[in-house]
Amino acid sequence: MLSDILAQHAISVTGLSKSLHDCKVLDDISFSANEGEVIAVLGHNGAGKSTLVKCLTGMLTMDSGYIVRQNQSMQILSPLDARKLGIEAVHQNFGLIDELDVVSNFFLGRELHHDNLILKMLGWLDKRLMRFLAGRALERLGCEFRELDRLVKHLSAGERQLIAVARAIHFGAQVVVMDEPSSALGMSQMAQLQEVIRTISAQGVTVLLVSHDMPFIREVCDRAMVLSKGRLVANIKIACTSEEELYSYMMGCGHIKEPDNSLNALLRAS
Ligand SMILES: Nc1ncnc2c1ncn2[C@@H]1O[C@H](COP(=O)(O)OP(=O)(O)OP(=O)(O)O)[C@@H](O)[C@H]1O
Repeated sequence: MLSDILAQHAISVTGLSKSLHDCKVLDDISFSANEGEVIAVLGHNGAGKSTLVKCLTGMLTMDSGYIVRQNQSMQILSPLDARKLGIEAVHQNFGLIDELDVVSNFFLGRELHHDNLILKMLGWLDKRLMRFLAGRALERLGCEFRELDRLVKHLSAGERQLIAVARAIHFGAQVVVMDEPSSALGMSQMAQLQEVIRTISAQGVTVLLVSHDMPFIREVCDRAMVLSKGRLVANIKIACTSEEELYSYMMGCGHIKEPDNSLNALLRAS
């Protein structure tokens, strides 16, 4: 049954299309991802990668298609919908506020108030608990982060990214969508990011990773999905392909590879 197959995956996307100003930017995109799978989303400039990310994370409303997660089939109409489904984005700017410290950024918009009724009514935050939880979440990514009181404007790009990822995981993300995560990082920070991605993947979190960085992709990703002119032209295991082949898909050449044959066949038949 189609519904059974879709429900086996951490996330399935079927028939996602999106037009912007009468231009079809995403055309009937269908794919699925397993728990803990790390998937690269590749494509030349204008292929539709950012639009896909925005549709999956509720920043744009898809015109048609639906998402299946946790046996729920729905359209994502807002970032809140995405969040409820356990889908969180880590954007290039990491969604942090420079003038706030690490803990405040970690709980931005989701601050914890004191249990004590009077303190709660006075609007007091439980800063000790927030600090403990933020520190623990960062530790669980394998990062000892001693400077939780520092303003994030004083932190490196790598440290800022860690905060964004730890925050997403702490608040229940099971699918993390990362937009060009390696673009602003030096070599050592890149190695740390690879470790973090491996750590969350081992915890069962699915990672969708938009990137142009082929060595990085080959290092951390299990699979690559290639978009060309808004269509998904390849969906292939990294171990079964080469950089040349991936580039040829990006150029719009080559055959479509479909590891999810059963899913795609059923989708076509349904
Ligand atoms: N607001 C918009 N209105 C009209 N067209 C848009 C809009 N945003 C993007 N597009 C078009 O949609 C297509 C896909 O854009 P998108 O940003 O998703 O591609 P991309 O693969 O992320 O490219 P890049 O790697 O350059 O970020 C492009 O042709 C772009 O010009």
